[in-house]
Amino acid sequence: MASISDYYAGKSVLITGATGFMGKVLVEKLLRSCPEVHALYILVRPKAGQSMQERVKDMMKCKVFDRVREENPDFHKKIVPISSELTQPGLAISPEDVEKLTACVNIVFHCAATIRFDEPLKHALQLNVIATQQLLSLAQQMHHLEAFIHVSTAYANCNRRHIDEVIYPPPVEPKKLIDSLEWLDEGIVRDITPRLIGDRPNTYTYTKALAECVVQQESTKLNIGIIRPSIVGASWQEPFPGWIDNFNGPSGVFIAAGKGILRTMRANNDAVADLIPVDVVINLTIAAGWYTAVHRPKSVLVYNCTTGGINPFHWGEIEHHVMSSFKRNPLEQAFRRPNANITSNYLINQYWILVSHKFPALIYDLFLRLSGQKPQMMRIFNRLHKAIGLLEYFSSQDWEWNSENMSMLMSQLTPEDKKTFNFDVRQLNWPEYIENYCIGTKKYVLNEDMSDIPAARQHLRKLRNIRYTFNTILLVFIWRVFIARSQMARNIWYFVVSLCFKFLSYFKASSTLTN
Ligand SMILES: CCCCCCCCCCCCCCCC(=O)SCCNC(=O)CCNC(=O)[C@H](O)C(C)(C)COP(=O)(O)OP(=O)(O)OC[C@H]1O[C@@H](n2cnc3c(N)ncnc32)[C@H](O)[C@@H]1OP(=O)(O)O
Ligand SMILES: NC(=O)C1=CN([C@@H]2O[C@H](COP(=O)(O)OP(=O)(O)OC[C@H]3O[C@@H](n4cnc5c(N)ncnc54)[C@H](OP(=O)(O)O)[C@@H]3O)[C@@H](O)[C@H]2O)C=CC1
Repeated sequence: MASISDYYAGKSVLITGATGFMGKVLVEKLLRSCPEVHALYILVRPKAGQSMQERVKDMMKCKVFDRVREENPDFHKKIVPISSELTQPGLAISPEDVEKLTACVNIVFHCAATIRFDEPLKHALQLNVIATQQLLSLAQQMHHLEAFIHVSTAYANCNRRHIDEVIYPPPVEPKKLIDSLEWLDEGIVRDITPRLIGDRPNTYTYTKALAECVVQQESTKLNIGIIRPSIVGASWQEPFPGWIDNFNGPSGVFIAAGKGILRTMRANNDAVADLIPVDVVINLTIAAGWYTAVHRPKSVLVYNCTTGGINPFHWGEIEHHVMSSFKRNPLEQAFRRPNANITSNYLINQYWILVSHKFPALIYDLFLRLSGQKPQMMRIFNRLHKAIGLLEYFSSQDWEWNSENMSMLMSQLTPEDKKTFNFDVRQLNWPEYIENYCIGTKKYVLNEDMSDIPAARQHLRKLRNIRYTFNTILLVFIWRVFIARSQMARNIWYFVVSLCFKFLSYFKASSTLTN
């Protein structure tokens, strides 16, 4: 049987969401590991005052393409940008481009979506569901289509505890919802959104579940595969360890903790942190494209692309490794020394928010005001609280995903393909991965220089000295104001101090005995 790269040789591939986090890794991997691929058609919209061409030119300068650029400086010649706005009728693709695509595309990878948790329902529906429907219609017109791969999320059915590799009945018939939301105004839709999404936490997971249903409705006419990644994190091995380019999911949390801003968050120490490296997801996606085209399974194959059932790691362990990694490789200009703790207790979390977030922010803003600058810390904390409030649902619970199709697919690969398109997460060494992830946020998200690490360490030492000085002043203040003035407070103070001494000498004595 043809190897994966042999299969892609001479093929034309259509990719949506190529400018996004996962899309870029997909484009890079196809160009590097399937060098004979004929062309990659990517649907791109103009954005933020930049034309489609300017955006693609910028995208190709991205660091993620450094390796393929080195191996083949002309790699960009295989990328064919097609102007498209997915929220528009007919995806706003020109008739000439439609003709071109229907004549030559062999495989479609649909990655585009809005992944914002606070997206208004109408927009999330437009992009995640209606655009998927339109892309499927376009795919049906393609004369040589061999596979359609839809990227969903492992959390599409997060209202269930155990999730199999099947498409579950949708919360509502997508067509009915699309028809009714069409004539309702934004305000009404906003009001009824919580009722509609029911036991799902946001419009993202809700619309991704509806999209799966739309995909299934077309499954008799097309060869379809669905990839369901869990929490996609920085790359594990390819194109190089630790590549990441955004604040989504845990990355923003890691950065906020590394900068010493985030000190507390609600998460369950013992719950599985189902992170999956982006290169693993992309390798599986490419392999699923090959398998769907070559084997033409009778029904849609769903791949739960997760780590929890195979190589579990927990939020408590993540916290430990993130903190120690940022102490070894500090971020520049940290607000405080990195020291974040997670807790599943609501009240304890609220207490630390008050003491470790709001109080220091208030003092810092006061300092900024007094020195004639604009206060900013409280604003930053409000945004941070909004972001972590949206993530807590996922860090406080456990899910169980069945990932048999992932194992089945692995067993179908040749030994060579198993290495080139590695998605065997049993080999993942978590501490090493988290270390590279944290360094990746520093290098690729914050664009900080690794040569500045000694200065960043020096800055942390300065912050530690400030803390010691502050604590000493606070202690002296408490002593002078509250304790030194009253005989009873002094007695209680001496009692507590002597108790501490007794405990200390007891522990010292017992540890000498056991040694
Ligand atoms: C040590 C501790 C260990 C424990 C650690 C537990 C981690 C527990 C993770 C669970 C993770 C589950 C993940 C589920 C699995 C998926 O499905 S993963 C994909 C899911 N999607 C996301 O993660 C997107 C979530 N983000 C959002 O919905 C929106 O960005 C938010 C959070 C509502 C913020 O919206 P907004 O206030 O309008 O801000 P937005 O325009 O997005 O961004 C404004 C600025 O803030 C930055 N920013 C955005 N998000 C963040 C952030 N989180 N932090 C900092 N800055 C950010 C942006 O880059 C942007 O910068 P500028 O361009 O202005 O310079
Ligand atoms: N990141 C994660 O942790 C996870 C992601 N997923 C899924 O993986 C897929 C990719 O996610 P990810 O790469 O992280 O997301 P990104 O937000 O990084 O990328 C989204 C892509 O969709 C494109 N897009 C959005 N709106 C439009 C539009 N109106 N018209 C044309 N293109 C549009 C974006 O283009 P533009 O650059 O123009 O905005 C971008 O290329 C999604 O389907 C997501 O649901 C699943 C599980 C976890």
